[in-house]
Amino acid sequence: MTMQNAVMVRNAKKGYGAGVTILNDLNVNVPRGCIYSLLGASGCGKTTLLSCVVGVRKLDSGDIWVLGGKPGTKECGIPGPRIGYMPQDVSLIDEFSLFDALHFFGRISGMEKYEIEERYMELKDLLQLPPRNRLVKNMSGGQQRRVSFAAALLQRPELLILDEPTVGLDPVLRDNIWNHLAKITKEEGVTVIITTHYIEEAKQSDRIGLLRNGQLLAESSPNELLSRFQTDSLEEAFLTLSQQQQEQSRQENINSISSPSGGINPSYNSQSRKYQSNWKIRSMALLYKNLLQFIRHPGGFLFSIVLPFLQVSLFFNTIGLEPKDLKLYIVNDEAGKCHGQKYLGNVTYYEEDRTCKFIDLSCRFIAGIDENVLEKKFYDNYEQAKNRLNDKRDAIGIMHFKKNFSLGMQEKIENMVRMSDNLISAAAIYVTLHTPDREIALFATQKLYKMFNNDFEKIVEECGLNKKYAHLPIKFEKPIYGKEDQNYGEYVIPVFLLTLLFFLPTSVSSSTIITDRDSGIWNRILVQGVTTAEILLTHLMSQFIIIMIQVSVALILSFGHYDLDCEGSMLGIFAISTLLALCGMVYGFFISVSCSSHVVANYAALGSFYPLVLLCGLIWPIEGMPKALKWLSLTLPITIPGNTLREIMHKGTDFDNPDVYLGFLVISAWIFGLLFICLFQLKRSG
Ligand SMILES: Nc1ncnc2c1ncn2[C@@H]1O[C@H](COP(=O)(O)OP(=O)(O)OP(=O)(O)O)[C@@H](O)[C@H]1O
Repeated sequence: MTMQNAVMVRNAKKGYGAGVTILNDLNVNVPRGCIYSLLGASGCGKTTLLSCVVGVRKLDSGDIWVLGGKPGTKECGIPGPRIGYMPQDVSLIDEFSLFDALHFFGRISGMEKYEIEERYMELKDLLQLPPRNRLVKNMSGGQQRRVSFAAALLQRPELLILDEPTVGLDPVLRDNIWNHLAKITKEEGVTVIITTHYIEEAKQSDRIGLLRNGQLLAESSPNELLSRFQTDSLEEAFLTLSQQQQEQSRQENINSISSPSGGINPSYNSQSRKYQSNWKIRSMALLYKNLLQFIRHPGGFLFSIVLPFLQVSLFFNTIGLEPKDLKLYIVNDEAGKCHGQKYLGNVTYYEEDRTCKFIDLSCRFIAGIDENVLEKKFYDNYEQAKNRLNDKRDAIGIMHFKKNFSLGMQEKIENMVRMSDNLISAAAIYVTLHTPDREIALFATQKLYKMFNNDFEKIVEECGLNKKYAHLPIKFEKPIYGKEDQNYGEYVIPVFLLTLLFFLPTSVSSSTIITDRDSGIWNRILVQGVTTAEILLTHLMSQFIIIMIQVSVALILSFGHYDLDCEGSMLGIFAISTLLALCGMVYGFFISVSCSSHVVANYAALGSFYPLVLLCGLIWPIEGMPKALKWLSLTLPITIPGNTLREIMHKGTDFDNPDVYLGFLVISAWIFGLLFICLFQLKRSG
C-alpha cells in the first residue's frame, strides 16, 4: 500500500525581498500519523516553511499539498478546524482568561461549549494549565505557551503544526507532551510537525527533517540517522551532515539519505471531519473577543464616553463665548471723566423752533459702554493714554472724544450741509484698537457700534425726530434663516461635531488590525478558518456600538445640556453624525491595514487630522480658499456633510434637498470606497 503523506512540499522556493532566498528548491514528505521534527539552525527557515504549510504565507514557486489538497482549496479544508497551529509567538489575547481563550478557539473551530469543557478537563493536567480565570497578561511566559499549546490541541485536529512548543517548559512536562504526541499519532492517526531547538528530544519523533541553507540535508527516522553516522547524538549527526553539505553537491546528499516517500502522491483519504464551523459561529466568537478586549482595556471607557464628553464640554465652555475683562482707555477732551460717570450730559429739545441743544454728549456715550464687557480707564489726554498703552499693553485700545463733540453732533442733526471741516471732524468718536488679536478687535468693534447706535437712536428720539434718522443708509434686515447675531461657536459647531465624531473612532480603529497582527492572533485565527472579511466586519460591528455611545454622548450634551438650536430633524442630525463616525472608523481601519506598526499608524492618523481640519471649513470658510484647494476640500468626508449638518440645524432643510442628501451620498461613497480598499489590501497581504 502506498504511504499517505499528510504534507508534501515540492521544489519550494521562498525568499523575503530580492536576493534573500530562505527555501531553495525544498522537498519535504510528512507521512500521515507520524511525528515529524523539523530541525535546523536558528534563521534557517523552519517557521517560514510552516507558515507556508498552514497557508499564512505563499511560496514564490513550488507546490504544497496538505491533507490531500492545496491550502485554501475546498478538499484540503485548510484553513479550518482540521489543522491545529501553535505559532512560535504566544499568539493569545492579553485580555482573555484561560477560559475565554479556550472558548474562543473552540468556538471558531465549531466546538460546542460542553465539548470545550470536556476537552479542558483532559488538557488541564496534561499541560499543567493555570487557573481558568487568570488573564493571559497575568500569566508567566511558560503558562502562556501552555495555554497556546492547549488552544492548538483543543479541537483534536488531524494535523498539528507546533512551532517550538516546548521552549521554557520543565523536562517532566516536555516528556509528558512528547508522550501525548506519540499517543495521538498512534491512536488517532494525527500528524504532527514540530520544530524544536532541543535537538535530542527529536529522537522521540518518527521522522526528522534537517533543514540547512534552504534545503533538507536529511529526511529519515532518528534511528536511521544515528546508525548512518555511528553516533547516539542527533546533534553530532547534524553537525557531520552540515560539514558534508559544504563539500558535496546537494543532489548527492539528498539522493544518499532520503528515504522512499511514495513520490508525489497528493491523494489522501480524509477522515470524516469532527467539527464544522460556519461564518455565524465564527463571527459570534470574534464579536465576543472584541467586546472583551474593549471592556477589559482601561482605555476603552475613556475613549467611548469620557473623551466625547470632555471635548464637547470643552467646546461649549471655550468657543464662541464673549471675551470678558477687556480694558478700554478713554480720553474725553470735552468733559473729562464726566464726574465719575454720574453726569450724562444734556439733551434739550426746544419745541417752538424744533431744535436740539447738546451739552457734553460724550458722557452719554461713555456711560453706554457696558462695564461687564469693556472696563473703562480715563486719561487726561491722548498722548498720555497712547504712551501708557505702548508701555503696559493692558487695554485693547483708546476711545477719544474731541472738544467740540457735542456741538458737532448737534450741527450734524440740524445743519449737516453747512458744517465746517473742523466741526465734522469733531463730531466723531475716534477709536484706535491696539490689539493684534483679530477676533477681539472684531468683537470690540461690533460692541461699540451697537452701543453707539442704541444711544444715538435714543438721543435722536429725544430731539423729536424719528429714530430712523440715526441709522446709516445701509440696513441689514433679519436673516431669512437662523439668528441675526449668530456667534462664531454656532457657526463652527456642526463641523466641529463631525470632526470630533470622525476622529474619535479613527484613533481607536487605526490600531485594531495592527494589534491583532502584532499579537499573532491574526495569523492564528486565519489558519483556524476565519476569513479577513469576517475579522473586518466583526470589528466594524463591535466598534459600531462604541460609535453609537459616542454619537449619543456628543448630541445629548450639545442639544440637551448646552441647548444648541436645531431648526430641522434631530433624526437627520443623528443619522449624519452616525454615518460620519462610521466613516471615521473605516478610515481608521484603512490606516490600520496600510501601516506596518502602531507608530506609523499614529503618524498617519495625526498627520491626516490637521489637513482635514484646515480643509473642511471648520476654522475658516472654504469660500476663501484657492480654487484647487476648494475643490479638494469638497471631496473630503467632512466638508459637504458639514454643510449638510448646518443646513439641517440652522435652516431646517429637509432630506429631499440636494444640500442635505449630497452629504449623505458623500459619506456613503467614502465608507464603501475605504471598505473596499481595506478588503482588497487584506486579501492581497494574505
Ligand atoms: N517577514 C520577514 N521579512 C524579512 N525577513 C524575514 C521575515 N520573516 C523571516 N525572515 C527572515 O527569514 C529567515 C528565516 O526565518 P524563520 O523565522 O523562518 O527562521 P527559523 O528557522 O524559524 O528561526 P528560529 O529557529 O530562530 O525561529 C531569517 O533570516 C529571518 O530573519
